[in-house]
Amino acid sequence: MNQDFSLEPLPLAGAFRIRHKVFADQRGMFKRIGCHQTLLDAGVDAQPRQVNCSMTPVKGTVRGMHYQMPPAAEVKIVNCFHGELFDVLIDLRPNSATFLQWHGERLSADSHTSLIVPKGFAHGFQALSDNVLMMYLNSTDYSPDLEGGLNPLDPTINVKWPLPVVGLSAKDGGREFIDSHFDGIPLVT
Ligand SMILES: Cc1cn([C@H]2C[C@H](O)[C@@H](COP(=O)(O)OP(=O)(O)O[C@H]3O[C@H](C)C(=O)[C@H](O)[C@H]3O)O2)c(=O)[nH]c1=O
Repeated sequence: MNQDFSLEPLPLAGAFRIRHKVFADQRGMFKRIGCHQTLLDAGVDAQPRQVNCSMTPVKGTVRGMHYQMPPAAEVKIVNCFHGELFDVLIDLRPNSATFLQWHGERLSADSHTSLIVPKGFAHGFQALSDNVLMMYLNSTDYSPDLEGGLNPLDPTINVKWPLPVVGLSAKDGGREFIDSHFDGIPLVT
């Protein structure tokens, strides 16, 4: 078991929390952000094709809930490097026992935890402080033509955001709520 970069399963199968061991000394701290072999050993096939970051200056802002359709469905590994956020993943795998269920947890610069969001999930977060810096690794290239999303306020999903939601983009806030015909993200191997 790699103690420098260890994975803990989340309640939604295939999703994990990563715990990063912190090496602190008088100069500050060091920690490993990625470890391909540890991911492979846990069955997570995710080599970063693209690395993104976002800065969200206003507390309460929500970005999400985003996903890409096959063949651009992606694994995301999300890190918070400044401030604190509430990170949310929604299971959109049609045959999953937890279809349309969500999991959320706090990430911060000091939690030294990050999350693995598998293919077939929507992802988003709420800034719980000002100036939240999010960095994430994507396993596929950005494919806007294959991008999908859910409205963060969708009552069917009913995410319990810790703060009143502010600052939605037109794209995110304009998403129609899903109905009984919504069939998630078809996963092709
Ligand atoms: C993701 C992405 C976006 N863009 C462009 C598209 C827009 O003009 C602009 C902002 O994109 P977006 O509104 O999707 O950014 P966020 O709302 O922060 O969404 C991101 O953060 C949430 C939490 C996610 O999980 C998504 O993966 C990611 O899209 O950057 C690119 O040019 N390349 C990219 O890879």
